Amino acid sequence: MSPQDPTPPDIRVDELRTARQVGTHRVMRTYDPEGDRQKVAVLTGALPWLKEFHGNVVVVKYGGHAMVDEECRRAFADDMVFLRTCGIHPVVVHGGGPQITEMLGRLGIASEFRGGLRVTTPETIDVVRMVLTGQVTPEVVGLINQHGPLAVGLSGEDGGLFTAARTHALVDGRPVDVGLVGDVVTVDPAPVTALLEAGHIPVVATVAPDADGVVHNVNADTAAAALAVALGAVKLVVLTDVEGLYADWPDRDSLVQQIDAAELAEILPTLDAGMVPKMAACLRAVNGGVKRATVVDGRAPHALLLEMFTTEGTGTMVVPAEQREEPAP
Ligand SMILES: Nc1ncnc2c1ncn2[C@@H]1O[C@H](COP(=O)(O)OP(=O)(O)O)[C@@H](O)[C@H]1O
Ligand SMILES: CC(=O)N[C@@H](CCC(=O)OP(=O)(O)O)C(=O)O
Repeated sequence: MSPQDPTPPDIRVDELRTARQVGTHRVMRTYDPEGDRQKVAVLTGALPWLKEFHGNVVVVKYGGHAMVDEECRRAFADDMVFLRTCGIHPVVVHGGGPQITEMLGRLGIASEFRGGLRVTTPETIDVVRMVLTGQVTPEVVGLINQHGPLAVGLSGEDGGLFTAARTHALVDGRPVDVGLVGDVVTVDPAPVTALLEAGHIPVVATVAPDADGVVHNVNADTAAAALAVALGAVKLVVLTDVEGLYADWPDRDSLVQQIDAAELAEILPTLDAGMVPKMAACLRAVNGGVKRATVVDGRAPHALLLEMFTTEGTGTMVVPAEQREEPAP
């Protein structure tokens, strides 16, 4: 734009009325009191939440289905850096179910899930480990590190972070064997806290050895909950590919905004597929002392910010049994 041109192409029509040229400067006043009020309300409304989360750990489970869209991937990275810049300590636990399924397909291996958990053979676990630690972790680290050298990847096998024990899936409330699938039985948070203390954003892949060193496939929701509890996180946010928990699944007419731990424990055996490990993880987190666990739609860019910094929030929030209505901080 030349200094003589009073109508640069980026000026909106309502701004044209008040944009004027003073010497070589363009002086502009956008007369939009309502818009300004709304912006200020958003910023000041975030203050209690910034205070609540400042200096605390927030575990963000980044589901494989929430990674597929480019805009959402960028928004996710922005949000992690936003949290860290606000003095919050985000810890990312990533999934990668669709990415594992894709790689297994390329290798001619069929995927089977029971109760939301992958049936994992000795052949499958090699692919799970390769995709999670060799593909998805570096992708997530790379996304965040477009902002600078912040993120560092590690897995449940590193620094004794997790040990796992073989577990089963729950189908209609009954246990079903799914092979080399583990639940997290011990967490040594030291490798993660060391990274946090150094100002990094840890990015965790969820394969873990059992007591004999045999690597197990751990569902990322499950691992995120165990890590949130061990770190004393104030919040667990689970980013997925639905708006939250629907009470009337598969109709999707009634989204549950808030549910307490007691109610959730009651309905857990009735839930379907992917929601079983997810809601079980939220329950585990809240029962383990995490104040809130929320399932949020990772397909909506910046839904995490909306959830964390507005009183209305978004998605489905799980709260402790004694705290049905959540007061603002
Ligand atoms: N009651 C429910 N409310 C919402 N989603 C449900 C429900 N029951 C089953 N689902 C399914 O769970 C899926 C989320 O789990 P999953 O596919 O494992 O996600 P992620 O890859 O993020 O871990 C949803 O896409 C949906 O198809
Ligand atoms: C045991 C089990 O099911 N493990 C998962 C691990 C990855 C994961 O949890 O990925 P999402 O969060 O994207 O679903 C799997 O193999 O798909």
